[in-house]
Amino acid sequence: MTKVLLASNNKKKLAELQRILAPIVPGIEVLGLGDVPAYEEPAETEPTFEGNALLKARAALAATGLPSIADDSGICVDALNGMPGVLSARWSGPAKDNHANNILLLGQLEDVPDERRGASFVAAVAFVREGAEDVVVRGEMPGSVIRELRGTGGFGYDVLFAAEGYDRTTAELSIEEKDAISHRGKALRELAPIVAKALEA
Ligand SMILES: O=P(O)(O)OP(=O)(O)OP(=O)(O)OC[C@H]1O[C@@H](n2cnc3c(O)ncnc32)[C@H](O)[C@@H]1O
Ligand SMILES: [Mg+2]
Repeated sequence: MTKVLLASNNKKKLAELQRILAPIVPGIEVLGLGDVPAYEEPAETEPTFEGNALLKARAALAATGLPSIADDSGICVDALNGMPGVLSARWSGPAKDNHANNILLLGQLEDVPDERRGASFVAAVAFVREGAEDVVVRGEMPGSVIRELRGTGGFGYDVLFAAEGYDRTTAELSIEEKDAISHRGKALRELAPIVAKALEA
């Protein structure tokens, strides 16, 4: 088994990364930040998901020497010109309060009619290790922002987002349903063969 560090401080995101990746990369032993000595997390200062994912993955590699994977993700709302985007976690302020973020976003979109409530979840996932080029992939899940908060699954903005073709929010899907269509699922399924190959070498 080869150890790979999943460098996220978000427990629910980490659980998704782990449950999607572990079954599709043979021989991988997935570690979380709780399994390695603590190190200072980098500030997410880049303007793109890719940039921030690389920043977090490189910090993990530098601190631990382990092959490392990091995810930077968020919701991009058409009517807000792509925001909250990379600011999704802190949309209502530095406290990273999910419920406050959701209430703020719903309020901002109150006067936006149904036909203009399009949005996408986006995830960039970076994989870095010593002696090889950094890799970063992106997955997207198109859909729309509904007008209320619904569901108890998932995390973050899942309670107000319905994926294209679904009446239920992504917080009302089973984990299998969410992983099959999610931004994170798509990115990780693209990354998996690259990680598998790196672990063989
Ligand atoms: O940076 P790490 O430590 O990984 O954890 P984080 O929660 O700060 O993660 P991000 O910086 O990538 O911020 C992403 C935010 O976007 C939202 N988000 C991302 N993926 C999501 C998903 O699948 N469902 C709902 N919200 C999501 C959620 O609010 C996250 O806090
Ligand atoms: Mg973050």
